[in-house]
Amino acid sequence: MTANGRAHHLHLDESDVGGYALLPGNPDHVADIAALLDEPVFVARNREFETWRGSLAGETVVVTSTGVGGPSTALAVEELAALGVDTMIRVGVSGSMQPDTRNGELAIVTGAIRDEGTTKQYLPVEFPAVATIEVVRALQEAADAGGVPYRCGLAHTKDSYYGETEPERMPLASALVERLDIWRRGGAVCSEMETAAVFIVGSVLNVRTGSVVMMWSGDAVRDGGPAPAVEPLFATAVEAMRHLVSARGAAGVAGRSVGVA
Ligand SMILES: O=P(O)(O)O[C@H]1O[C@H](CO)[C@@H](O)[C@H]1O
Ligand SMILES: O=c1cc[nH]c(=O)[nH]1
Repeated sequence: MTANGRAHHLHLDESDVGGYALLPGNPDHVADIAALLDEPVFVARNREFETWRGSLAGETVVVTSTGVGGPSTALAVEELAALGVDTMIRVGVSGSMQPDTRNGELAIVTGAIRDEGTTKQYLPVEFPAVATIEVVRALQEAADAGGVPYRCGLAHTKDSYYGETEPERMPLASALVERLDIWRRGGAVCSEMETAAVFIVGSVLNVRTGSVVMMWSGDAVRDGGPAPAVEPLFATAVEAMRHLVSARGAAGVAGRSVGVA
């Protein structure tokens, strides 16, 4: 935190947030996700971190972009948790790892392969990066209710986008191709760049976490095919958060008050 109580990178203070955050990687996705909340307002932007705030069922929900990869994602999770957010869902786009994936199918991520560097500075690699079960359930319920196709499973989280999408081009080609094949044969469903950091930093800071990503089929990424529409992804994440807000309210757990201007 800075001396004036604002988070160093996110440029937010406690009055800006509540208990819930949706975390796209892409700053260009923030306003579109926030538009699905009640009374969305722009709050702050610094570096790759843009934040909007709104509400769901009367509780404050923020949408904050994490930027690409583990380092910026870890500090977004750290600073939001320090301000009081205890439930976070990553909302992103990924490649698919399995050949039968339909372009635009969602992956509801249950755990992440930690093929990146950031989380190793938190916990040894034997420690699993896993989602919180009630967040997974809320995402499943939201996708079922919206009729959005999805599968549940493991994400491969990496540091190099081109190391995954064009491994043959790298001096390390044979090792990269072999490792991607190992993750695929082990059943990983998607490959992206932030989920492991959300899950591991969330574990350390006692934050409930989940992750939902829209999968491009592998060919679409390599051939420059069209990106799948992101609206079903955004709607699923927002509806899942609404379930989580409502479930906590029904359980009588004190929520944070709405601070929408
Ligand atoms: O759509 P976002 O959330 O940015 O996610 C994916 O897109 C970026 C790579 O193009 C990486 O951040 C990857 O994880
Ligand atoms: O293949 C892909 C597509 C989107 N994002 C990734 O990280 N990988």
